Amino acid sequence: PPPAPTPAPAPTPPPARVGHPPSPSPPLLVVNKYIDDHLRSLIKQLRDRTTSYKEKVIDPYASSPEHSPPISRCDYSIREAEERTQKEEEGREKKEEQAKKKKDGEVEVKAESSWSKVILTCLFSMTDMLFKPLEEKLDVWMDETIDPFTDHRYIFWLSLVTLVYNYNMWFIPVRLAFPFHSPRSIPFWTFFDVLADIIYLLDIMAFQTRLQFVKGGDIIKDRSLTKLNYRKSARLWVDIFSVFPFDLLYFHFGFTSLFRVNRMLRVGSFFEFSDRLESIMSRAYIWRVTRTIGYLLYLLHINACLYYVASNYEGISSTKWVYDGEGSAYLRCYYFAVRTLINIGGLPDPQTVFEILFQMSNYFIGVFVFSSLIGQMRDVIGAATAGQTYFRTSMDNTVSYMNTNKIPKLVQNRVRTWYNYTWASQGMLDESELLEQMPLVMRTAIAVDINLSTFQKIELFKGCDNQMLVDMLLRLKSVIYLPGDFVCKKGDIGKEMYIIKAGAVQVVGGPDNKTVFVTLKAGCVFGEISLLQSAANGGNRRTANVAAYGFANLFVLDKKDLNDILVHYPESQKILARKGRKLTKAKGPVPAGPVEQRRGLALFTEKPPTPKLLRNHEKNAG
Ligand SMILES: Nc1nc2c(ncn2[C@@H]2O[C@@H]3COP(=O)(O)O[C@H]3[C@H]2O)c(=O)[nH]1
Repeated sequence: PPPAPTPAPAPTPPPARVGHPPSPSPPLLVVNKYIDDHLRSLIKQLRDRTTSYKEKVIDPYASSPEHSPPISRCDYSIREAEERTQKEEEGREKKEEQAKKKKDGEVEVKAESSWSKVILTCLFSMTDMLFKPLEEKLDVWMDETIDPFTDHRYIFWLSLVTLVYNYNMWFIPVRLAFPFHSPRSIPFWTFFDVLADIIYLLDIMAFQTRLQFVKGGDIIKDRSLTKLNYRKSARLWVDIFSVFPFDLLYFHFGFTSLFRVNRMLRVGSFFEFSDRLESIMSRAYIWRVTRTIGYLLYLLHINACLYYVASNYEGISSTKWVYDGEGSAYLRCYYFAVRTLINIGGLPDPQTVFEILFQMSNYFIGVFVFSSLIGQMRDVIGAATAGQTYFRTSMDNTVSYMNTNKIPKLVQNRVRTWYNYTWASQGMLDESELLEQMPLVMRTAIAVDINLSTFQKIELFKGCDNQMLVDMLLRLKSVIYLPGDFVCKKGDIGKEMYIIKAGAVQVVGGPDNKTVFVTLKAGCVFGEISLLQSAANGGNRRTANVAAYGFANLFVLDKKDLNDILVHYPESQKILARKGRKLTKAKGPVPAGPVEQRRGLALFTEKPPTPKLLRNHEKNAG
C-alpha cells in the first residue's frame, strides 16, 4: 500500500456536561480503508484476548487462547468471504427466530394475516376491553400466574368446578327424563344453573388464563403468554362452547334442560381435578376407588333415566314391564336399573318388541360395562395392596425355601419375626429399592430431610464438612436386627459402622456376654473404632461385642463407601482420624469385668487434659 500521510489528530469532543444532552460525535476520519480495517481487526483481536485472559483468571481451567497464523492478503479475502457468509447466516437465523417467535405468539397477533385470525384478534381485544374492569379487580387478590401442579388454591378451585360439572352431569339428564320442572321448582333450578354458569365463566376468565405452562423446558410465568397459550389451546373452544347460552332458547321453547347439554362437555376439568388430587393425596387409591364407584352409580343413573323415558314412551303403567307410576319415580327406576344392569334379574318379563330390545341391550351393556368396571376396581385395589402382596410372596417363598432345606425351627421363627417386624415398622422390605429409581437430586433432598439433622448432632462427625455428611447419607443402608442379635463381635474385622435409627444396642462382655457395659440409643454411632483404624497393627478388629436390645433399626455405612467419600474431604478425613485415635485410646478393648455403666455418647467424650505445668515437669524429668 502507498505510504499514507500522517493523519491529523481527531478533535476530541468536549466532555458532556451534567444535565445537558451529549453533543453529537464528529464524523469518522478515514485515511486508508485497508489500514483502517486492519487496525479494527487488531483491536478486535486484542479485546478478545483480554476477555479470554479475564476468563482464565476467574476459571483457571478455561482453554488458552489460540494463536492464529499470520494473515496473508489471500487469507484476508478468504476471511472476508467467511465473515460475509457468517453475517448472512446470522441474518437468516435472526429471521428464523423472529418467525418462530411470531409462531409462538410472542409477536402480536395482528401480524398474522389470515381472515380467521384477524376476526379472532378482534374478538379477543373486544373481550379484553369488556372484561378489563373485572380483570383488574381479580388482579388485586389473585397472583399474576398460577402453578397448576402445586398451588393448593387452584386445586380447591378445580374441586368447585368439578362439583359444578357433576351438578350438570347428574341433573341435566334427570331433568330431561323425569317431570322435575314445575312452576315451584323452576326458580330453584334457574338459581343453581346461573350459579354453575358463573363458576364456569370465572374459571375461563380468571383461572385458565393464568395457568403457567412448560415450553422447551422453561416454565412460562409471563401473564400475557399464559393468556395467549390458553387462547391458542383447543381447550378454549370446548370451554367457550360449554358456557354458550343456548338457555336463551327457553323463551321460545319453554324451560327444558336440553339447552344445557353443552355444559356436560367440560369433562377436561373433571380429569384435571382427578389428576391433581391424586398427586397431592397420600392414599391416592381411595380417590381412585371412589371415582370408579362414581362411574358405576352414574351408569345406573343414566339407565334409570332411560327406563323412565321408555316407560313414558310406552305409557306409564300400560304394561307389566314399564314403570307403574307408584311411589318415587326416580327411586323405582333406579331400582330397575340396578337389577337389570347388574344382571340380577327377577323383574317382570318384557312383553312388546320394544321392551325386549330395550331389556336385551340393557343386559348386553351391563355385561360389558360392569365387567370392565369390576376389572378397573380390581386393578386399583391390586395397585394399592401391591406392596403387601410383594411382602407376602417374599415371606412365603423364604419359608418354603427354609422348609426344603430343613432349616431348624428356631431360625425359621426368627426369619418370620424379621419379616413381620420389618413390614410393620417401615411398610416395605427394602427402602433403598424405592429410592434408587429417583434422580440423585431427589434422593439427596429426601435423605437430607430425614437424617441430616440427626447426623449433625453426632459427636463423631462434629467439625466435618456438611457436604461429606450428605454424601454419607446417600450411601447408608437400613437394616433391622432382632432382639439379642449380635451386630458385631469382638475380634472380627470391622467393615461397617452403624448409626442407630430406632431402638437400642448394648455393648456386652464378660462370661456368656451377660455383662452390659453400655446401652446406646437412637442417634448414637458404634463400630467406628475398627473402621477408622488402619489394619497395620490389627487396629481394624472389633474392640467389643455389640448386641441388639429389642428390635434395632440401624443405618449401615460400609468402610469402602466411607473411604471413597473421605478421598474428597481431606480435612474431614484428618478430623475423623484424630477422633479415631482418641477413641481407641479412650476405650481400647472392653475389660473382662463390669465397669460403671455410662450412657450414650458420654463414652465419646475425652478425658480432661493434663495441666500444662505438670506436662512440662514430666518432660523435663524425662
Ligand atoms: N471398646 C469399646 N467399644 C465401645 C464402647 N462403647 C461403645 N463401643 C462401640 O462398640 C464397638 C465395637 O466395634 P468397634 O471396635 O469397631 O467400635 C466399638 C465402639 O464403637 C466401650 O466402652 N468400649
